[in-house]
Amino acid sequence: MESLNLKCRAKINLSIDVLGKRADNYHLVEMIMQTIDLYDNVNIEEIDSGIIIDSDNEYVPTDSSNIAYKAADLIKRKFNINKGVKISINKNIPVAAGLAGGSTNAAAVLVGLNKMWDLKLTEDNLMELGLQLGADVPFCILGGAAVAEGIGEKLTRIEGLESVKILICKPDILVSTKWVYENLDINGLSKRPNTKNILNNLKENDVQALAKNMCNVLESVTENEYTQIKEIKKKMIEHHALGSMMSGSGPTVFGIFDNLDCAQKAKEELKQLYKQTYLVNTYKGGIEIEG
Ligand SMILES: C[C@@](CO)(OP(=O)(O)O)[C@H](O)COP(=O)(O)OP(=O)(O)OC[C@H]1O[C@@H](n2ccc(N)nc2=O)[C@H](O)[C@@H]1O
Ligand SMILES: Nc1ncnc2c1ncn2[C@@H]1O[C@H](COP(=O)(O)OP(=O)(O)O)[C@@H](O)[C@H]1O
Repeated sequence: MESLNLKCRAKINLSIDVLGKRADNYHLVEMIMQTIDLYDNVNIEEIDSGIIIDSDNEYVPTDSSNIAYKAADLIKRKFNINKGVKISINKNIPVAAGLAGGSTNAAAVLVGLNKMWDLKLTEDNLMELGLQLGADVPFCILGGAAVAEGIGEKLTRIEGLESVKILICKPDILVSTKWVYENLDINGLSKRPNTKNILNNLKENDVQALAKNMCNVLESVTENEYTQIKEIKKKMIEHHALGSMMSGSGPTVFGIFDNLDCAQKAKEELKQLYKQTYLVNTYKGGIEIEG
């Protein structure tokens, strides 16, 4: 096999709680993750040697700091593979956005190379390897919806939102995940999610209650630094979003809508201010290998 095309999707967090800190400074979390139908196309082509990264987005590094490069390097070293790969990333997912864009590219490379080089790795094997690259990579391999514990790697699959309309809006600022976690005051949190309640809302398919109960403890850190977050949330609510919140460490804000007209009007207005605005659905699967 010489070439593979994969679709890898973004995620949003329906809740994020931070419970503590590990000795290595990674934070212990309790999160609800949901895949959305906003995807990058990743093409993997076998070449004689080395790893080449190519992307159509100026913010995506093309050297060994690209997490897709690291994924290929990990596989090549672990399985002593002499062949090389050229990885082309066609980016639709906003970069440094809180949408796991890099993590999902890395997940695609692991899944793709497992198939291309017939490595016979199970989903669990792939998720273990993924964790060596980043805390969000295992979820990107699993896809759909899950509760994430530990540093994000202990995953329990759940029934997520079924084809619910999500408006995504990414203001033109770059936010570092590391900076957000470093600036979080774990003992001074004013509001925390009730994860059990939100999971019940999902079980009962009560999207309205879920949208009201959503809470992300990282929001305050990013919101205090950048006024755009509050402004976007306000606009989404004015346009009758059931709820609106920042995803991950931000700065992307998403809104949950039950009315397509309202969602489209909100999109039109926000798109005039923020180019990276997308109306998508929630998605049930993980990495998709195209035929
Ligand atoms: C906040 C979340 C929520 O899903 O997503 P994003 O905003 O990145 O999308 C994740 O916890 C981010 O996961 P991910 O982006 O994969 O993190 P990594 O690359 O492993 O780590 C980036 C930095 O974030 C910090 N970090 C990450 C995860 C975690 N549980 N605790 C941490 O303190 C670490 O300081 C690390 O240096
Ligand atoms: N394949 C990739 N796609 C996007 N960003 C990447 C990639 N590889 C490395 N990066 C770097 O990772 C940083 C975080 O990007 P990203 O994964 O999109 O953020 P987030 O995890 O917040 O969604 C970016 O600033 C970028 O420099």
